[in-house]
Amino acid sequence: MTTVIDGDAVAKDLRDELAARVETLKESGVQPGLATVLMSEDPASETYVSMKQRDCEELGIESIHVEIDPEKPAEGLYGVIDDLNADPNVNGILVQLPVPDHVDKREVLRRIDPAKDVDGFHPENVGRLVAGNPRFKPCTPHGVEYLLDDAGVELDGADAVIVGRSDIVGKPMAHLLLQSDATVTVAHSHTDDLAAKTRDADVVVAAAGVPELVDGSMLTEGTAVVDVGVNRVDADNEKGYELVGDVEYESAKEKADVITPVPGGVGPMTRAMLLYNTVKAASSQEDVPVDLP
Ligand SMILES: Nc1nc2c(c(=O)[nH]1)N[C@@H](CN(C=O)c1ccc(C(=O)N[C@@H](CCC(=O)O)C(=O)O)cc1)CN2
Repeated sequence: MTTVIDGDAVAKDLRDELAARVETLKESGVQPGLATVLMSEDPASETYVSMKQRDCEELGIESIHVEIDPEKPAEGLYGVIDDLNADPNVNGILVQLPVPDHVDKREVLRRIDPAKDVDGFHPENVGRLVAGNPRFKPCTPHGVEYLLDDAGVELDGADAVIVGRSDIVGKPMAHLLLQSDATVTVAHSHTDDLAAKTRDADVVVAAAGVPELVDGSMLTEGTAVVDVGVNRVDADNEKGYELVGDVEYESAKEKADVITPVPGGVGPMTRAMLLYNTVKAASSQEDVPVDLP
């Protein structure tokens, strides 16, 4: 019997736990604040940012939102980051990715104060993660780790294959799985015979951004399958699109022991982990300890 992980439910339970920590902070006079910065007209990015703002409101976290015209020079974004770094009401800063091509993404990530870098993408925070001493775990890999743990998936000694080597998911995911004593393979677009690798895996994390790249024929019975992809594909419905993962769900479910759906799998956990990191940032900046789950 395949277990379908309910990411919405796990994320809700985590948000409830975080709400109690926000209360603790407020009782100590600390109002946590998260700044989201959007320099894009990409509809998916707009959706994610507004969901993040709504999540903050529900938890009692102050949400500060800045929108920058994507046609404007990069300096405008750099200036906004400098201002948010200096703002004592802002504990966490998130610049929604991707940024326009004329903006130097590395400069954006480097410019955010590492203590407010709730995405965990600043080079200092990347270094800390790789060294096994993370300040902020990047939200999506952290969400995947949490879901696997919640579902009781044993990582110690497991063969894990990550499909995709992005800075946001694939690379940090590899380090988190290594730190859980899994044997990790990171496959990517140049990998020869991907199916041979995924068929040998106990855990597959699909994060390539390619709709339905991994199907049931590429899996062995009993695999834990985590689908990080959230691809919008054209559909004849009101929205004009539907969300499809990087895993071909129906055939993969036939083989998987546990599997995450899209939507309602990893996506809600990505957002919950942003709240987690924001609570952690506020707690450490204001020196009010809270016990995080
Ligand atoms: N600064 C960042 N930018 C981006 C990140 C990130 O972690 N930090 N990750 C991705 C996308 N992402 C976060 O912004 C994200 C993806 C998916 C979801 C989500 O809730 N998905 C829902 C469906 C939502 C919908 O209806 O479209 C689900 O899967 O159930 C949230 C955040 C890129 N950029």
